[in-house]
Amino acid sequence: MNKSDSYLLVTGGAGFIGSNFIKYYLSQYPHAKVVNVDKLTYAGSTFNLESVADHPNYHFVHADITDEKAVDRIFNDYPIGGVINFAAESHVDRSIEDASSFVNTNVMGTMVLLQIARKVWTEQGILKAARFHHISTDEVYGSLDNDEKFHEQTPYDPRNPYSASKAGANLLVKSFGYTYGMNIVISSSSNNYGPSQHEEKLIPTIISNALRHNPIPIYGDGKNIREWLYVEDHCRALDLIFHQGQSMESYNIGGGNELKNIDLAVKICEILDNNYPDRKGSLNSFKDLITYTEDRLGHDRRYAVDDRKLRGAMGWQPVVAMENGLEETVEWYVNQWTPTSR
Ligand SMILES: Cc1cn([C@H]2C[C@H](O)[C@@H](COP(=O)(O)OP(=O)(O)O[C@H]3O[C@H](CO)[C@@H](O)[C@H](O)[C@H]3O)O2)c(=O)[nH]c1=O
Repeated sequence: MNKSDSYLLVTGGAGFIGSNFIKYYLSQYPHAKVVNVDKLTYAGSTFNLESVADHPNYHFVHADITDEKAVDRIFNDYPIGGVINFAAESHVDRSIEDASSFVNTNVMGTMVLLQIARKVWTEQGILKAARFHHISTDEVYGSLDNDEKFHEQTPYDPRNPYSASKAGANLLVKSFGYTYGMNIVISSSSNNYGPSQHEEKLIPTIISNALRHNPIPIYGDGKNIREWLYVEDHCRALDLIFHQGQSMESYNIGGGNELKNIDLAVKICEILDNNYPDRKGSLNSFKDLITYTEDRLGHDRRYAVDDRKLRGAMGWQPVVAMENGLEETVEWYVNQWTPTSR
């Protein structure tokens, strides 16, 4: 297969990170060909991809990655030369309510992709050349209660059903590298943020609740720490890892912005207070809406990644300062987000 004729199969491309990646990728490589397979769950929307919908090299397939026939058909219909597997159930709170869809999509779906990619790429004689890039999370490493960071050798210690399903998928992906010599790579990023993220995640929850003048729920004591990464910085890292990452290696990706949840909520409220005073109505400050609520079960205390491997090998570093990224994100929700738009 001529490389320029081949398609990149992006799974879960209608989700937050996947859709940002497709837009980034097509802007960087205007001649690249992309097939996006997405189940369009509550968390995905083709609305996220309006700007590329008519791109001649972009194709959308509405299907579930756990559906073997559908995945097989995609590999038959398109000359797939690489896979980036974003498709996942991703919200920790939902996984605590019910783990089944997490195991199904994140583990079984990954298995279906691996098996079909292996079969087709073996038949085509490109098994070692075709890349399978699996998108993972820093949550697989567990929770930090000191000031250290997770590095790529940190043993997996997932603490909730979501992260357990992601750790399981990572192990399965690696096993296909060891067993069949597949050209796999895994990336594990810290918390992403940016325009068009689903309302269920912390930053959109803060902004959307503030704009509706609803209480802003902060779990527990609000001192849990997350490391924030602007989604476009993540996409640039993924592009590098997909093209330059060593087979069988894992790469951490962090934004370097560690914040306690409560401090993040205050920061966002201050942006709203300063930039959108007309949205305050009778409120003194959006901060008045911050409300401590019952803690998440098994709430991981802190995530932070050591990503020197990626920075050293590929010269990546985040370019969007958190202040700017947050302002842009808030602006997007103020101007473009409507509760019915997804
Ligand atoms: C939704 C919500 C969350 N929280 C807290 C829980 C966490 O400490 C923090 C961030 O919560 P979430 O936005 O749900 O994200 P978190 O659990 O860290 O997981 C995210 O980040 C992970 C990467 O670290 C991804 O793998 C997950 O898919 C993604 O959902 O904010 C609140 O205090 N109030 C809330 O309403």
